Amino acid sequence: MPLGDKLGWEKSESRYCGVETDFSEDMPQLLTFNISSGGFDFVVAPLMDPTYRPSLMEKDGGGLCVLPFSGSDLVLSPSQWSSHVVGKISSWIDLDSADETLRMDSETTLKQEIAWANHLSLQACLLPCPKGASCANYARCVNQILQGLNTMQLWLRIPLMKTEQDSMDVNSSNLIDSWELWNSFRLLCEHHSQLAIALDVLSSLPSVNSLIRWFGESVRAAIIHTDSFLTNARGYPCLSKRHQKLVTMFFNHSIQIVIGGKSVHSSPGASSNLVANNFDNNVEKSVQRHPLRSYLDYVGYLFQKMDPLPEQERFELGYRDFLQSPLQPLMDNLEAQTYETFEKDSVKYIQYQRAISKALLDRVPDEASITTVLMVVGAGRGPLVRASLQAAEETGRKLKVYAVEKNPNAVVTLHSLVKLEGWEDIVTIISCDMRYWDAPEKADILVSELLGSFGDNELSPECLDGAQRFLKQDGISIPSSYTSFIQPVTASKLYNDVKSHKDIVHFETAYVVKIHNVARLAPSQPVFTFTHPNYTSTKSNQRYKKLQFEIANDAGSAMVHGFAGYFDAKLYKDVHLGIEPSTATPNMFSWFAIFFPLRIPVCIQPGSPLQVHFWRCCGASKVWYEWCVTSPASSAVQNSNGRSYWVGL
Ligand SMILES: C[S@@+](CC[C@H](N)C(=O)[O-])C[C@H]1O[C@@H](n2cnc3c(N)ncnc32)[C@H](O)[C@@H]1O
Repeated sequence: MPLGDKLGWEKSESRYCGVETDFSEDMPQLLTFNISSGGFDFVVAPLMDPTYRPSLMEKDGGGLCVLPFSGSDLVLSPSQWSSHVVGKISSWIDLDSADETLRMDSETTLKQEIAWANHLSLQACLLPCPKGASCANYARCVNQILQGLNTMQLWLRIPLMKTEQDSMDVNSSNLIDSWELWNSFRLLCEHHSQLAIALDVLSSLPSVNSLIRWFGESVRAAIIHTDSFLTNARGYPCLSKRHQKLVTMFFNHSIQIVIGGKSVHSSPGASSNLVANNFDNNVEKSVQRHPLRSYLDYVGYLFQKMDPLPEQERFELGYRDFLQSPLQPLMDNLEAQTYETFEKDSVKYIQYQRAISKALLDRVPDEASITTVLMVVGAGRGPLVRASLQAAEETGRKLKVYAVEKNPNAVVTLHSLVKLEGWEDIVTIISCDMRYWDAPEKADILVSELLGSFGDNELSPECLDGAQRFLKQDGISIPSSYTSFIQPVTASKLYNDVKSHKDIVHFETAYVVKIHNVARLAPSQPVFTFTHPNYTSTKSNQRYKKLQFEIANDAGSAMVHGFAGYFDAKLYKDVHLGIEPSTATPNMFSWFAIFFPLRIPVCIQPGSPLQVHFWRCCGASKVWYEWCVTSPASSAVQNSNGRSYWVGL
């Protein structure tokens, strides 16, 4: 029974809540008790008797006897196994124990249990937390298992714990950060995409900066122990404000909640296991109330308390963390569908209209009867032409418009728009590449929107350099400048998706992506700025920038899988638009972020800056970016000579 119906959450995994159970020989009864009657959606249940030790089994002829599995696979239907059971691997296993018998027993048991879970087509198994800081043998065995696994995931149990260094304790070796344990395990397993995390949420939580790291990692479940709940005035379990916020973040990142432990609240519902219930014909029957029901109800209450997803976010759900190749509007011709999506973004055109209005007011005094020549370069199907004419009407200024567009298909639509709107006397359509157009007169205002997610990545600088020839010496370019930004991110999902192609080309490509399950590790910093018009003598669109990022002192170490990129454009004076998170234009959806992956993820620590280099390189027929890291260690320079990813001129 999912936690509730909520607009936009129909497909989210976080609607489901599980319960951690003890071993039961009677699986069907376990499911009835916890799911049909208890209200949970799935159980995290041991698959094998916890007393089982391979070394204690009698051998028959050198082989092992029949294993003490919980009945046969036939006790549940295949769909019950796969939708309602997460296998809990025996928690006694210790593959790095100094005791050889225990170590060997552990390895055998781990392999047997996972083979059984695989046979049952379970979606996931919960692996016990490594017993000590050294987990090489455990990771080696898990890595071996991962090589032959079908689609099942392995959730490594990790306590959500990071002790803070206080002024009294300068001995840093006493500090514990469970992220380090996870990091060492996943590095040993080569960042395998089926290795995920189940976080054990404890009663005290580490700093916010250290918590956010987990949202870029592959966390699939959060196990909240009953001990972590507080008691409200009526005796029911509840969570601290910080825990509530964290649970909401889990919901937002499709992380499923699992309740673990015994009931420690003697609230009215939880204390009496038998609750009278009225059934048909008023026959009173007693049914057993699940002892953890009040915890489930509380999680359901937190889920219900969240706001429904706004329409725009619901629309963008399918794009979350989905890598797309950036558009090449100069080299390719955009399709009608793409224009259609642009044109729906009214916020973008409102900003342009505001900028054009301000420019018209500055350029033409109230009393003057001057006709301003405005050129929309890259007019597409005409929305900026419309915004310009509306700005003229709003400000009472006279306008003559040229709409320049190189896509012949968009020009067809432009012609019909002009006819339909009766703009023939004001608007002239030019079917031409702006870089080569021989304009009959010069423009007062040049309006363009040739911006990519990284600002200059759709070659706005090169196009506007070409168009500048027909802008008056004192003419205005809208936008007047734009700047790209980057920030280091943990993004294991994006990294794994790039890695799945098993080639270098995909690691040397930038992707447009609605980033969601990422941890932004430091504030973004500006990379390249372009200003228009550009009358400098050394006109070059090549750029190089070295940047240094520091992560917060209390964050702990973190993994950088790559860089999220954004832009901000100054349209005119104080009118801007952009997607840089701290200044992003609200409710604008034309641009997602861009992602530059790192071939080899880099682990960074507080106090030791991450040094990054970005180049914008220009050739005769293409423009491309190269990027690398030089601290804490040097990476290869990615995309050398634009061998994998470039934008055609
Ligand atoms: C991002 S779209 C914007 C279209 C339109 N202004 C809008 O807001 O919907 C960029 C447009 O510029 C056009 N374009 C790109 N480079 C151009 C060039 N060098 N000359 C003329 N048009 C160009 C593309 O074909 C495309 O229609």
